[in-house]
Amino acid sequence: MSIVILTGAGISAESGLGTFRDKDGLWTRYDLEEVATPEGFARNPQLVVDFYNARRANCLAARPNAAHEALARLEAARPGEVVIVTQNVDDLHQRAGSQSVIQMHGALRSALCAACGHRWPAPDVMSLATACPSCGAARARPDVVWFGEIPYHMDEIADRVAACEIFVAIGTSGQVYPAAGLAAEARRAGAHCVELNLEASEISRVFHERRFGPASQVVPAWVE
Ligand SMILES: CC(C)NC(=O)[C@H](Cc1c[nH]c2ccccc12)NC(=O)[C@H](CCCC/N=C(/NCCC(=O)O)S[C@H]1O[C@H](COP(=O)(O)OP(=O)(O)OC[C@H]2O[C@@H](n3cnc4c(N)ncnc43)[C@H](O)[C@@H]2O)[C@@H](O)[C@H]1O)NC(=O)OCc1ccccc1
Repeated sequence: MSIVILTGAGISAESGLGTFRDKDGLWTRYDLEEVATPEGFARNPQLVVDFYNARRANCLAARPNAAHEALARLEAARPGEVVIVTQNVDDLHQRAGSQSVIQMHGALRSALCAACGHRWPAPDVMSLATACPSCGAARARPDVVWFGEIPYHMDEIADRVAACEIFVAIGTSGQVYPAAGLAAEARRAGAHCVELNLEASEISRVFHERRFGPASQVVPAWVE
């Protein structure tokens, strides 16, 4: 039985990490074009570095919740059958004990050299002077996928989605592509599709089954 679990910001909401589009979401406080696009970084790199330093500090202070822990238990109970494909740049899945995690939009705790492409563990506080340990260039950027950039690991994700028997989406509004298109791809491939979310999302019609409520409650209940 192969299970693909797509997660979004909603699974980390109860760990204190704000979502993007909810009433007090990040995109109500920051301009997405300024802080999450390559153009924004070119225009004002300090603003972007500060934005991700603040999110990294929140992430470091946060702890996995019952939803993250339930998914780690599911993977342990079904070795090799479960993969988490997350849009989240936090590391709460890994800290909960999940091994098979694909971060399709990157990771807050990783730095990327815009000059040579080298990746290394991000310092807790990145600065524009942070030098690449490989080429020495001071062209470090957060290792996250910005709007207009191609998400990471798309080939592996497409293979896993095409082969899965169960596809579950947790805590995502289904508004950002290509992530939001994965459920329909899984359904086309014959998977049983389940949505676990606080409320209906943009892609709810795609699912065979929907359970609404806080992730910390509906995810453990679905796993048990
Ligand atoms: C805004 C949107 C319309 N724009 C896009 O989708 C764009 C453009 C686009 C491409 N294709 C399209 C097709 C149609 C329209 C537009 C496009 N996409 C791109 O630019 C992508 C790149 C997108 C990635 C951008 N980077 C992020 N993050 C990293 C940085 C960072 O984090 O700062 S996106 C970022 O926002 C997205 C937020 O969505 P969610 O996680 O769902 O969060 P949201 O707040 O929206 O919703 C939270 C949900 O949780 C629920 N909830 C809340 N609390 C709880 C709770 N307690 N329990 C349970 N659920 C809860 C809520 O009810 C809600 O439903 C996540 O993906 C997150 O990673 N790149 C690309 O397309 O490249 C080309 C390409 C692609 C493929 C192959 C070849 C070429």
